[in-house]
Amino acid sequence: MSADKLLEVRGLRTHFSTRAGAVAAVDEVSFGLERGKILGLVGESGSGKSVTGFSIMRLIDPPGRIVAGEILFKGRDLLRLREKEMQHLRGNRIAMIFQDPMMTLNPVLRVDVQMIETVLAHSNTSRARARELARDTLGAMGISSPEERLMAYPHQLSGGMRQRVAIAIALLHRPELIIADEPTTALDVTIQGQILSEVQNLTRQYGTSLIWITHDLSVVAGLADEIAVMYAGRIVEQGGVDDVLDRPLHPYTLGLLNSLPSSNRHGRRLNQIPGMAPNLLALPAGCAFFERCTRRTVQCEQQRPALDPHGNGHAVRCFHPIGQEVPA
Ligand SMILES: Nc1ncnc2c1ncn2[C@@H]1O[C@H](COP(=O)(O)OP(=O)(O)OP(=O)(O)O)[C@@H](O)[C@H]1O
Repeated sequence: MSADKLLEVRGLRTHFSTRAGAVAAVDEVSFGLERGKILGLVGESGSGKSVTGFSIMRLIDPPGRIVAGEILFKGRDLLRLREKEMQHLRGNRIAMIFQDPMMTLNPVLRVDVQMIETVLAHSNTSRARARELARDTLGAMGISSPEERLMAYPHQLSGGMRQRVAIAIALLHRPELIIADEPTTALDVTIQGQILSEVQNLTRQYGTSLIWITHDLSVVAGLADEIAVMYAGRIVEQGGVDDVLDRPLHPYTLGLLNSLPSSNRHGRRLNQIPGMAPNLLALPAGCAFFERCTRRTVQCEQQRPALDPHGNGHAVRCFHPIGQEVPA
């Protein structure tokens, strides 16, 4: 593992047992993340993004189970830690933010109480200093009149404000890794843009690594350094943001790019990828994207493609990547 890698996920497999059989929600997922870098984890609903995030946090409850892989955080495999050690890491070094800020916020406590208690739980500082830190972090998250917000209860804040506070709480103890599971999806586009740029500034400033989970490629376009595209539990393409967005190799990634809202059509979705993601209980023998792919061949129907390197850290799970001729 290279010295600047904060996180290295190798061969992660997380399954859910259901009455109908075992669902491979995450299958053979591998990626690395350097210190201070932002990874955008992208894919349609049900592709395994959240389960990947929760697996890293080791927050998979039965009927789910991590069945294979390594999650190296600063070289230590999180899957081998005792639950107590993991709890310590979760409280101090790794944080998660959710689509619903109320997963983080306590509805019956004022914002200042929640923030001060968070600081005091993680450092030996005074209450006055903790309050100062809380106010400064709210300010850095673009919250005007932070003093007033500190005195509010969560229900007195707007949705965007609640999410800013929840993110500020995650940043308070300066974790080394934040996993953000669609925290801006429910917000309107303007607020989403503001929050993205504040989070980007703060993580750069603090040197925090960030995994940003989203179904929306346009969100990660301006935010991430690296992108991993998931489909049916697997990474189908990964690489630097410019490589993946400017030179997509997987037909699915190209489909996602083509379905982004066009600015001159007032946000109407164009060229949606036809068809639906496959049932994880009945995956085809070959490529999981086979049914929906315009470049499919008999090989794709019969064999599962591996994630092949294409130089510069760009990799694709496809027999006939974009740019190469499809055999007749
Ligand atoms: N508790 C569960 N029981 C059974 N299957 C589950 C459970 N949780 C997740 N799964 C399976 O894992 C798959 C991936 O779920 P996941 O939440 O990671 O998708 P996602 O890409 O984050 O989608 P979304 O954007 O909708 O959250 C689901 O399609 C489902 O089949």
